Amino acid sequence: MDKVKVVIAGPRGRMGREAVQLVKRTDNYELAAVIDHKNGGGHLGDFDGFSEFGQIPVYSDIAVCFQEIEPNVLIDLTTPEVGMHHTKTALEHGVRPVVGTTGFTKENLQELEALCHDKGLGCIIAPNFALGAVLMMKFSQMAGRYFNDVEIIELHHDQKLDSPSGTAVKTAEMIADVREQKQQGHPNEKETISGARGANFDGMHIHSVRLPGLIAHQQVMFGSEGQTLTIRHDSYNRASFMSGVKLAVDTVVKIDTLVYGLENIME
Ligand SMILES: NC(=O)C1=CN([C@@H]2O[C@H](COP(=O)(O)OP(=O)(O)OC[C@H]3O[C@@H](n4cnc5c(N)ncnc54)[C@H](O)[C@@H]3O)[C@@H](O)[C@H]2O)C=CC1
Ligand SMILES: O=C(O)C1=N[C@H](C(=O)O)C[C@H](O)C1
Repeated sequence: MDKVKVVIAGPRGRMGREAVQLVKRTDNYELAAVIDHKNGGGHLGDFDGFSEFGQIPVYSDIAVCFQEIEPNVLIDLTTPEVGMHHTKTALEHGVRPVVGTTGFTKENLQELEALCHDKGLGCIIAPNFALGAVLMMKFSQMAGRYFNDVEIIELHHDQKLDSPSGTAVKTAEMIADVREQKQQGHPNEKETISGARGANFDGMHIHSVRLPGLIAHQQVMFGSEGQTLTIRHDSYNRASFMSGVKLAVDTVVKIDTLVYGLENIME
């Protein structure tokens, strides 16, 4: 393949804008089109801050986009509901998805895994593209073998739609794979204000903080007799996610199954 022909869904968003720049500066990628539900029929160059992108077409209908453009890869950075529809439509049209959009359910993942299998196509769903965040999840999983008591605190900007974050859910899943199951806290503990103990995942607790000024942060705290261990990652800008997006695009064109989490493709 000469150049990887890429379509980006959500180009005007916080992540989409960064991804557009990533594709532009990567020699063997070509930004073939973008998907934007509000501006179909126009050109990317018409959007505020995108004049350098001139005549790159904007589609509202993703199926029409795939039929006319025939891209290799879709990068989806939209919303949970839309992201699932985009990912399925991509696979149905022979396009390999790289999905940063969070909020996919277990059932969504199972459905997509089956579709990848049927079509013989790769798809990468990455709850977090920041390589440091992936390491934070892996280190947390290592710690989960030795500490049964864990509280996950994820902290994000206040425009985030889903909670807990995709990263927190994936972290909890990875820890649950190795942790001896335990219902944490006092057996008789009572919340005097509902939600005080956060979400309960397999007996672990997840707390979601939303504040202006934050970008994307997570702290995983482990405790046992006389000690605590805290593992923390901070993304201070959205450029922090782009090396992971590039790794996913470079990998997805070579695989024919669904991969959930960058830890599965990081060497
Ligand atoms: N995997 C990762 O490393 C990261 C994932 N995310 C996730 O990526 C997603 C996007 O995040 P942000 O860029 O912060 O959100 P955002 O709200 O800035 O951008 C979302 C974009 O989706 C677009 N959109 C909504 N409906 C659409 C549709 N029907 N068709 C096409 N575009 C549509 C909106 O116009 C908007 O531009 C979220 O799910 C977020 O959780 C965010 C940061 C990192
Ligand atoms: O919405 C965000 O901003 C982020 N979403 C992802 C998540 O839900 O984990 C990744 C990162 O935390 C930023």
